Amino acid sequence: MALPDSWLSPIPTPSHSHAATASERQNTLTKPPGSLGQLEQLAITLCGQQHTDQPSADRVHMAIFAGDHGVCDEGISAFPQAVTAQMIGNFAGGGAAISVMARQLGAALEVVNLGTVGDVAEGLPGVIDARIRPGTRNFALEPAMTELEVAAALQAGDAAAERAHRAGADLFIAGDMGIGNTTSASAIACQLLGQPPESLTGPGTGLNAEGVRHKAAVITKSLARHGSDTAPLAVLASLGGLEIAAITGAILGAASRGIPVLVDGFIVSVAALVACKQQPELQHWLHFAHHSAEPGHKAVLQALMAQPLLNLGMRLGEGSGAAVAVPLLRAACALHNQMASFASAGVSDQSGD
Ligand SMILES: O=C(O)c1ccc[n+]([C@@H]2O[C@H](COP(=O)([O-])O)[C@@H](O)[C@H]2O)c1
Ligand SMILES: Cc1cc2nc[nH]c2cc1C
Repeated sequence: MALPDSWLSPIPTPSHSHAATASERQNTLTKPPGSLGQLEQLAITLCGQQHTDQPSADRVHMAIFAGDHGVCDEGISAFPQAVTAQMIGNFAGGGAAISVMARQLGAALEVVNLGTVGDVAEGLPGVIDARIRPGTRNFALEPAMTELEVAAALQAGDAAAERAHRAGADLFIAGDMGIGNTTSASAIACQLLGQPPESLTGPGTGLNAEGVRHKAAVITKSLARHGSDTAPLAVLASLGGLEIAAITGAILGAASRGIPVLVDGFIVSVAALVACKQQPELQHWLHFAHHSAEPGHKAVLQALMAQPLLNLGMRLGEGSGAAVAVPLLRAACALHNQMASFASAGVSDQSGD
């Protein structure tokens, strides 16, 4: 299985001229310059990314990537692995948090099944069968995936970005579902940021303090087995998850097709970190929705120089934090597109005219 083009081909840069025009427009609108704070830069950045003077976050494409984790054998999650497959059913049935939010936003929602331990019924609506294996191997004992399996997961992510492109999406959101994936994401973050597991390991779905200590010890053991290689493909193969690799491929695929990405919480941010390590230009395509309650997220956000829009104590995954931030992007676009200028409204500007 070959790597997707977006893994090696340069990521395009957003349009400087559209961003410059948008920046000038922001200063003509009937408000003190800068008074809409981050919403101003949001609209300016979207104009550059979308090559337009009229940015939009109307057409949102959400893809939830699901997969199981062999490292669950080490007792690192508060929930059983069976939940991953069961939640795929819940996404399809419309009862998950992200299902509700997708309906509320009028967003397209698809679920990409990379492989679970539990059975998933055939032909569920909106579920794409991209099964590679029934969960990763236990990376405390052996590499989680082969590089061929990583390539297949990256391709599955890229395929979701291609569907978003074909659907004319203004914005791409990746979500994750995988019991045990905070252990994988924490291990990857430790490896890439050179930080100790004690500082990046947290409760995930709800471990107590003793559980978090045990989880950090499992990560320490796994990192020792992995060694010092920080190459993105090697890190994904050694410590990754099927869904984390797929999200990495999806984010790169969206940016390479000119679609801005709204990054969700801890898991998706770690996938973004891997993707930025492979393609540093990717950073110009990322918006960060929220600061997850998972403690490791802070260091990952800092490494990505991210300024997340929200901090609501959320730690669900599924793309839910990104979904909650979509109305902010829509507000930024509406303000940019519809506000009157000082001249058109006859309001005195700073020069006193
Ligand atoms: O993305 C986050 O910020 C986040 C933080 C904590 C937990 N999660 C979700 O919880 C699951 C992983 O938790 P755990 O404890 O099983 O590793 C997985 O399905 C994630 O979507 C997600
Ligand atoms: C119920 C449940 C829903 C989730 N959604 C994302 N991660 C999850 C973990 C659990 C346990």
